[in-house]
Amino acid sequence: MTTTLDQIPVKRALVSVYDKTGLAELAQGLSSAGVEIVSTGSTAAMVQAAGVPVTEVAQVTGFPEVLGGRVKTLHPFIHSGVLADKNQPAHMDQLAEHNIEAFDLVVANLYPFVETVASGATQAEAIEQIDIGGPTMVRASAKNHGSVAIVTNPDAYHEILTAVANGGFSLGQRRRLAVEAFAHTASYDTAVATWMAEHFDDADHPSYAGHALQLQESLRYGENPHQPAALYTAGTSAPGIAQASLLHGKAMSFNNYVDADAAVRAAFAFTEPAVAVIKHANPCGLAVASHDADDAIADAHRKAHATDPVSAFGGVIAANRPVSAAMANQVKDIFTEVVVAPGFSPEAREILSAKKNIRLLQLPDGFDLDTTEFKQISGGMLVQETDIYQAPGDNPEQWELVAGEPADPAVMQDLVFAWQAVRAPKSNAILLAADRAAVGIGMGQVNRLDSCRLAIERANTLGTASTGAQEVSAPGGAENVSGDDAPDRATGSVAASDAFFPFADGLQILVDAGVRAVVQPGGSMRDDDVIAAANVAGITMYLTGARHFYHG
Ligand SMILES: NC(=O)c1ncn([C@@H]2O[C@H](COP(=O)(O)O)[C@@H](O)[C@H]2O)c1NC=O
Repeated sequence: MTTTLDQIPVKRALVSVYDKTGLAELAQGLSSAGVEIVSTGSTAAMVQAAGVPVTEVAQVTGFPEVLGGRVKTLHPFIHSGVLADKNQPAHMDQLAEHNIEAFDLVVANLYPFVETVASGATQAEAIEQIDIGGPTMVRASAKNHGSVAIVTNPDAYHEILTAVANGGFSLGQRRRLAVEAFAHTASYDTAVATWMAEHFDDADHPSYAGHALQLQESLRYGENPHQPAALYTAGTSAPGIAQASLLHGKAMSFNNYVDADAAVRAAFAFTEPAVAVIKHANPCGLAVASHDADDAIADAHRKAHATDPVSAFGGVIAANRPVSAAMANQVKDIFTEVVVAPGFSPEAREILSAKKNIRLLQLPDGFDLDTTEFKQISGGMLVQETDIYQAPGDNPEQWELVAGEPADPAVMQDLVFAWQAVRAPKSNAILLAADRAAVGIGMGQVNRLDSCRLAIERANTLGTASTGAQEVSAPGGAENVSGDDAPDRATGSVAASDAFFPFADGLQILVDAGVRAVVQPGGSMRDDDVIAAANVAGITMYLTGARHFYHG
């Protein structure tokens, strides 16, 4: 029976790395500990340049690197030394018979395939960056972790030198490194397979779409306290919320991540300075800054907060511009779970960091919304292009005026805002807007009639026209204003509907509440009824021809 050695002293190392960060220091450390280093072409050259003795792979194999580097370490003299089980006398006898020496350590990292593709390289260049010998070494040594330690991450070089100084890697360390190594090659192959399927498959959709999930952090719990949960990063098209830095506050929770994601989805749909306030993945505040605002992001936040100040309590706020001191001063007295933004001015950070319970999340450099969305269903995964980019019906110049007078520029701006904003709430969604801010949102209803009612109710019973942050610093701090004192924000507002009105009844609710203009996709069997109702009411109605359902 094979037993496993616990600690294996490191006497001989195979080092073949594309990323040469920390290589010279590693080589010096290994060499001073008496470890023989065997390396491929430019790795060996760099080790030598650092004044460290090195044996070239070609000296071991007696065969030069050929085919422009496609064959370097792919040789039995190398791979027998990597794969020999030191607990099996037969293996060691065979090495001796063929005059092959075993390795105790392999240090390898791979050609930058993902980075090459991302740089816009040609297919031929990308293919040349598919590492073959590297993954073979990594997989072989990870399989043979009973006898060999495999290190793929330059950040772990200090761990190598510590282990070498302490008599070698323990079995526990070698097992952990083997998991990392197979994860490294698995995500590498996933990237290659996904890229090849995208480029070589003839079908409408690639036959394979891989996701390599890497544990980022364990979360306290999931959506509810009895649900264990963790955050994994995935190889998505751009860095996102999962890569954001927590500048202040307690660890992000599962629901914080979900809401922060919905918040940036809503705020970053706009090119102008915009702020979204999210509760339970739905917006309760959404606005872009006024054109003449002194502090654009503070203005956008003031307007977004005014959408529904009661619901903003305990919300997640996303800004698509760095948070200014003025915005921070508005936010500081509102109980807020998370503020997520591309940055915080030093003053804004100081103001908000004085609040113990707020989390400040800074988006990573290069942040962008993903271009592809995955939605898990039982037994499978739905994949679609994300609904963030301009769809044909998003261009107002192509909208069809089907009722009333053409909108004047101010009303048209509100319609354009409302049409962009209505994709943030879950469908069925009706969004009322004024001055490029949402003033009433009906979302997530199972019929459009109720969404219309909800949007009107929110516009006319919640919040006030002017909402200083102090008014809403605690539950009950903002009142549900109704009756004679109720604001009438529906009158004169515009409405967007994320999908067509199946009947005229929903539209009639908006008309009766004083909505002056509506934008909607059209396409209902009863469009004529809906358009007739708009004409009777004398309101403006545009059809976009495009729908923006969002099921979340
Ligand atoms: N073909 C081979 O035999 C082979 N052996 C090692 N490599 C890779 O060559 C790189 C190191 O090469 P160099 O030391 O010449 O920079 C490493 O990323 C390693 O993964 C190889 N290259 C690619 O397939």
